[in-house]
Amino acid sequence: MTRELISDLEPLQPESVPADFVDRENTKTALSNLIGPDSSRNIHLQGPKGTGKTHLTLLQLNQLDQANTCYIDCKNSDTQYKTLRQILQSLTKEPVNTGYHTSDLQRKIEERTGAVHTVIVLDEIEFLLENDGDSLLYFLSRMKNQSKVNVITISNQNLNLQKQVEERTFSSLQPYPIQLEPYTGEEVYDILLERAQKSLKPQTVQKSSLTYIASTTTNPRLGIQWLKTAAQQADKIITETHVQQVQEKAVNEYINQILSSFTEHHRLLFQAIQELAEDTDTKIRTGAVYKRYQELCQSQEQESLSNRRISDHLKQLEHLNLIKAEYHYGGSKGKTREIRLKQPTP
Ligand SMILES: Nc1ncnc2c1ncn2[C@@H]1O[C@H](COP(=O)(O)OP(=O)(O)OP(=O)(O)O)[C@@H](O)[C@H]1O
Repeated sequence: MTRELISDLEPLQPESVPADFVDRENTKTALSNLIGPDSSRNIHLQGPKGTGKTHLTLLQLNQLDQANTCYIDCKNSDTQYKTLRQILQSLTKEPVNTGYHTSDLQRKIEERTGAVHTVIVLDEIEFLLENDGDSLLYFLSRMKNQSKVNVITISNQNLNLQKQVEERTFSSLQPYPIQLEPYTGEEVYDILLERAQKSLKPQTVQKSSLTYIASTTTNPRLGIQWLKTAAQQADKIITETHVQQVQEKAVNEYINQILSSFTEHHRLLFQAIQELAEDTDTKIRTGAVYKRYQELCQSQEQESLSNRRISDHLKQLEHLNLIKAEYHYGGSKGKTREIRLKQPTP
């Protein structure tokens, strides 16, 4: 692996929030009007993967002077209790031990949100809503100092928040909806060009290579990863052929990065689905997935998880947009699920 082409790796890292966003002016304006001490609006931000939901929100938080900000990634904080602890930790900037009762955490958060405006972001809210996220949202939307709080929920395209939470929660949360559309090829190109200019040495990337990436994926997160993989592999200049040659590697690295905050069992389960998908064009039955997953566990001398846990893991892979599941109700086996691998492109 060479990094001779890269002058600054940072703009190619997935967590790097750009100072300047390409386009998205309307969203930026909406967020800056709705978030901050002059507003108590809650917001629900929704859109396909990579449309800038997280980074646009973080950019807005960075611009707030006098506010407490709590950013929670619900992939890791997927219960009310874990999230309340995270929120309190952000507010106090001190570790919060696990000895507290839920109501203690709620009371302490209410006390802390009285003096200074507070913005609470719940990213990838679908993970929390698999558990007791509804109770958390209900609490946050009814806090004593609600007029000094913005709650921002972020979800992928497939979630219907209104249907996922109880009526009373939705009506007290009343989130202002912001929908982000997928980027066009030109927009992805502009985003990639900006990253290339900031991270690569001059004259090390051909325009046609960026065009190829931008015409293959509408997801800049994958596009940026692809550019990084190509830059790490190329010797002198990144050409279109080069980009084509590293496509599979870049997609794998993108998937590994998505799965990096999950367990070995998520990875084995996903591997099982990938292997089964190689053998068939049709949908895969859950029974076959369990079987292949158990074989993989055995080959790695790992104890496999129960079907119940694996079912939860499958739901999480679905939320990550790595697989698509179709549910069938009724029949002799009750509810059954059929799975397809989702292509990360476009
Ligand atoms: N308009 C833009 N200008 C510059 N960079 C962008 C823009 N939109 C997205 N990006 C970059 O694309 C990547 C994906 O953005 P982000 O994580 O904010 O998307 P997301 O919608 O939250 O995706 P996910 O659902 O996968 O979490 C990040 O590296 C981000 O900096």
